[in-house]
Amino acid sequence: VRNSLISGNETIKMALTIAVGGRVWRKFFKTFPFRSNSALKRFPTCRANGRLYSTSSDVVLVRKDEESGIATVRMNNPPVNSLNPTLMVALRSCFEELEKDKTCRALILTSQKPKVFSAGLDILQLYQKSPDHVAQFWEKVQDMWLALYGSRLITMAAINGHCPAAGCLLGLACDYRIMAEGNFRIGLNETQLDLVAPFWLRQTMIDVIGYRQAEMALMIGALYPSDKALQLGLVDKLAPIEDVQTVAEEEVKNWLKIPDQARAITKMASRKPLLDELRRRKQEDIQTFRDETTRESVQKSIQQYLEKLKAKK
Ligand SMILES: CCCCCCCC/C=C\C/C=C/C(=O)SCCNC(=O)CCNC(=O)[C@H](O)C(C)(C)COP(=O)(O)OP(=O)(O)OC[C@H]1O[C@@H](n2cnc3c(N)ncnc32)[C@H](O)[C@@H]1OP(=O)(O)O
Repeated sequence: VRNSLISGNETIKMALTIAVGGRVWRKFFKTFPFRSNSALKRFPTCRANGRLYSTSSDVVLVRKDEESGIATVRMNNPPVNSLNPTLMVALRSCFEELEKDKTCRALILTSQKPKVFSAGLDILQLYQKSPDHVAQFWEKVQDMWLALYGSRLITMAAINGHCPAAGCLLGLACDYRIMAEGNFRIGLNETQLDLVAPFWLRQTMIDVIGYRQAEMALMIGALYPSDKALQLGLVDKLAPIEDVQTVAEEEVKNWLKIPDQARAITKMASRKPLLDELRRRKQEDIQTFRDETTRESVQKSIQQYLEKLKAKK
């Protein structure tokens, strides 16, 4: 499924979409439904209205520049932006609100706390929890990813620090990645926790850095320093940590010169097969995650990993 390009029918739909002029975006969204409106109602909203705006829980801070249409989304879940349910729901809600905002053209995803972009999934949420808890947790990961990976917006990750595992998942879901120079690491280190990255995450890694490098990186759970990540194509540009945001804004401004419609349709043409595949296999993916994560041997590995993290101090 993944390797096939968009189908004939979809190509015709897209061509028609382009041809109908004024109604083009309505048709476009019909062809590529990015989100479910009913789902929107269930989550805290975060309106991006030109001033610093925070969600009800303050774990996501959004500032949108009305003139340029660029929104900066800052993860603010100290100490390490671990992705717990609150942060993931707020991120998803934020991505969906920006998606709906017709004046928004781009989003920059970054961390409020320099030196750590995100430490990935909150490991405590995977340890000694009920199968139902783990299943609900994983659905939040999927929904957050679907909203970001399937976004019509220009999405740019301003990776201002460490970016392991699901931090890297967020980065990979964006269109472009700028990372801080220096001793910061990025990668999908799941195997080190005895976890297996799901098919959709593996596929995005393959799409970004190519099959051989992705296969190797995933098997050994590699975390790369930023210069090596640049060399592999895992990130697109490096900048001194204090300049990551500015460089991201400059890069977005270049991208804004491309007409939104053609750029977004092109993006969806390449991403739709994977988005559709996850939507189709969502329940199966949740069950696999639940069953694997709650397995005794995996629980033991997670416990050891947590002990290692604590012992670091
Ligand atoms: C067959 C199919 C099976 C399907 C299974 C699917 C599996 C899922 C696959 C993929 C999805 C992604 C998974 C993940 O994301 S798992 C999380 C992986 N994350 C990591 O390995 C990173 C761990 N953290 C670090 O390495 C460091 O914290 C750091 C480099 C990010 C930052 O270092 P530093 O600034 O020195 O901070 P500390 O290490 O001191 O941490 C501060 C504090 O925070 C706690 N902590 C760190 N990371 C996490 C985390 N991910 N979750 C929860 N808590 C975390 C740390 O323990 C410290 O706590 P304290 O001692 O109480 O202060």
